[in-house]
Amino acid sequence: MLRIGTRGSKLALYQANKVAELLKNLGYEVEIIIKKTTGDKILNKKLSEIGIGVFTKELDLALMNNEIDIAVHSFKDVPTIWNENLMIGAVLERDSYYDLIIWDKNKDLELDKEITVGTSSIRRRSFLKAMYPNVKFKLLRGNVDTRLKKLKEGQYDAIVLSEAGIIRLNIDLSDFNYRRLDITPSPAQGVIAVACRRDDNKIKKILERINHKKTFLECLCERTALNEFGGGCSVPFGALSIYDEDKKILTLKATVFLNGKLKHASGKINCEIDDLDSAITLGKTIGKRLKDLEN
Ligand SMILES: NCc1[nH]cc(CCC(=O)O)c1CC(=O)O
Repeated sequence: MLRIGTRGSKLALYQANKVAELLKNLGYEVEIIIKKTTGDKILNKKLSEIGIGVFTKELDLALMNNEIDIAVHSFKDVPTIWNENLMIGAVLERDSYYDLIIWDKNKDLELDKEITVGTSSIRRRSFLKAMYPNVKFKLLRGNVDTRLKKLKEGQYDAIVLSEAGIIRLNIDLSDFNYRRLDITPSPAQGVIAVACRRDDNKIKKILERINHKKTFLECLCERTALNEFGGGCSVPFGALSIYDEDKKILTLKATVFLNGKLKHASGKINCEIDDLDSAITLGKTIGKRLKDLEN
């Protein structure tokens, strides 16, 4: 029996069930175990204010105490500097990496005006502010349903959510207007990650069988860039890496908000799909280039 740990939100349960299905298809028996995390308990603060690993901490402990064998996370919620006893054993193929801006069906989106946008993400706030200086921001936390309800009630003129979350929850947006935002996503946005104990060779072998190599390479590159730049979820940092399997080229674009402006750096490297060293090299190069701009 494989014990799968997850948070209890609808999105988290969908993600855990998706991993469970893949494992069941390989012939394993699975059990889902729900844990509440700090990020689920504190809803009146920005994530950047609560701390690092707020969505993983309780599941990390459960893994280390051998209460569960694997933990399923949204990869973008896993800190780059995380826990030396744990590792990401597999990622699933990336869904959409886009952020959506969603607003009232009967209104126009006037981003050049002083409208109020609901988002608590420092990246979304900074990147939008750089493009639309008049926009005001208001705290928005809670699960996806709650956020849409608050928009409907008129607490915000618009809100920002990840398209992956909307797709996974099968949410019908026909009551709203929405479009994709042209901002660099969070590192590993749209990716489901499966964590395990670093010394658990049996589970590691199993997870290798469900790992999506292209997504793993891209996420490693994006997360290395963030780690090199420093700061985690409290810095306005975005990164998007794409591996072209035909041409065998890995590209990376990273963006930071610095002194009121957006700064971009990008690069590419020729490599095989399992060449993790090359992904790290590219991530470090681009992360460092952005960091040097600060000084
Ligand atoms: N921090 C919250 C969070 N973590 C992962 C997702 C959605 C799935 C994903 O984008 O990977 C969300 C919701 C959102 O950003 O709208």
